[in-house]
Amino acid sequence: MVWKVPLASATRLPSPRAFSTSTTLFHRATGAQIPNTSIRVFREIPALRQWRRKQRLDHRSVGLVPTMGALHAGHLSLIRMAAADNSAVVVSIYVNPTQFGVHEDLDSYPKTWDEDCKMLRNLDRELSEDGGNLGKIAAVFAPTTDTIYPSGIPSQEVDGKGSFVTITPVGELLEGASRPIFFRGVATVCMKLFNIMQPEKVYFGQKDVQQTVVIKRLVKDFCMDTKVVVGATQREPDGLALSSRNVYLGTRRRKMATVLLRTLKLAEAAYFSGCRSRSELLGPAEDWIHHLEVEQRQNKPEKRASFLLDYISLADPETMEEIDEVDEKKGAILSGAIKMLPIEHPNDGEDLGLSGGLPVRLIDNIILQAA
Ligand SMILES: Nc1ncnc2c1ncn2[C@@H]1O[C@H](COP(=O)(O)OP(=O)(O)OP(=O)(O)O)[C@@H](O)[C@H]1O
Ligand SMILES: CC(C)(CO)[C@@H](O)C(=O)[O-]
Ligand code: BAL
Repeated sequence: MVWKVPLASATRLPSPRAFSTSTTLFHRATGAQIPNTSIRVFREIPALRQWRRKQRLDHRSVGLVPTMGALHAGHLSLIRMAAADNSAVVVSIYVNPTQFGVHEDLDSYPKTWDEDCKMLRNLDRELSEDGGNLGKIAAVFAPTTDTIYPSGIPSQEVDGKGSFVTITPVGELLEGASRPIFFRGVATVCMKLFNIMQPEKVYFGQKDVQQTVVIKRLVKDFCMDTKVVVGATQREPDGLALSSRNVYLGTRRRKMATVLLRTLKLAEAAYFSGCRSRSELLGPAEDWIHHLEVEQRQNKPEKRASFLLDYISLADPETMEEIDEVDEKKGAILSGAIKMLPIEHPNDGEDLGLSGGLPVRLIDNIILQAA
């Protein structure tokens, strides 16, 4: 994609100054919290562990929702699920440098701390008023990079050294093939977050389906005492999956961005009509998206929103390995990724998206349910 970032700039979290701004107050006795809420803000492990111990002593369950901030309704739906199930919800906000390749968008990744605090405050009010919940938002964990990587940030190079968790082969496929250090970074930071928080349950979104498979494998293979819960993908009215990176799109590419879901839906429709083989399911869908890809390329520069198809996959739901035939007892995962290319010929005053229209990688998926 874009993106060459010096490691020194990799701390993506609210600076200590943020703790004296209007959205986070620091109280000597109780630590920081989001104003007009009881939501604590932890930046360091000892205070968080102390708080966690108290929850255990009080027999209060903890649900963790890991995020990279720039919150949207997809994140909020996971927090709602966590509040329904747990006495206390912790939302982590940390833009984890080790899951970004050296040319990826770490530096420009949207950071909206003040807005995130407002969203959490409003959601917490809603949760308090809704009697159906077991708990509400108890804390935000917004660590510094020194806290998460006490021996320094490990390398972002594929063959770099460091204390890593790797989950292979699933972490090497699909998203892992296009972003070779991505799942190593995700598994490593999630292992740390789970160790720090020791949550009874952790919540992840279906939008990042391969990530959910990697996390389930992490928990299983490292005998971690937590349950992985997956929440449905939240979408815009036209079907585009909500994603923090959608702010990069701008108006013209935003209209084209639904092409991926429309392609997956063609394959899903074939499944509903009785097709089970890879060629029947993916063939027409791939032809359609390739046709659109070429059509955009041939369109006038002032009109086109070009994209490149990375992959369309039909995979086993437990391993993410490609399959030739859907086993109805297991179901399958249809997934895909496209790269929206920069607008080559912006029109006067055109909204190009955050950071002037960087290339944007979009992913999406549909589960073909087991019969
Ligand atoms: N549309 C969505 N619906 C449900 N969950 C989502 C959605 N988007 C993200 N999530 C989940 O929220 C959690 C945190 O994701 P993250 O902070 O990376 O947001 P994101 O929108 O996925 O960002 P990005 O644009 O970087 O992919 C992940 O478990 C992710 O799957
Ligand atoms: C799980 C996660 C918070 C790890 O950094 C991130 O990959 C995300 O937001 O999906
Ligand atoms: N939502 C997954 C995090 C990432 O793409 O970096």
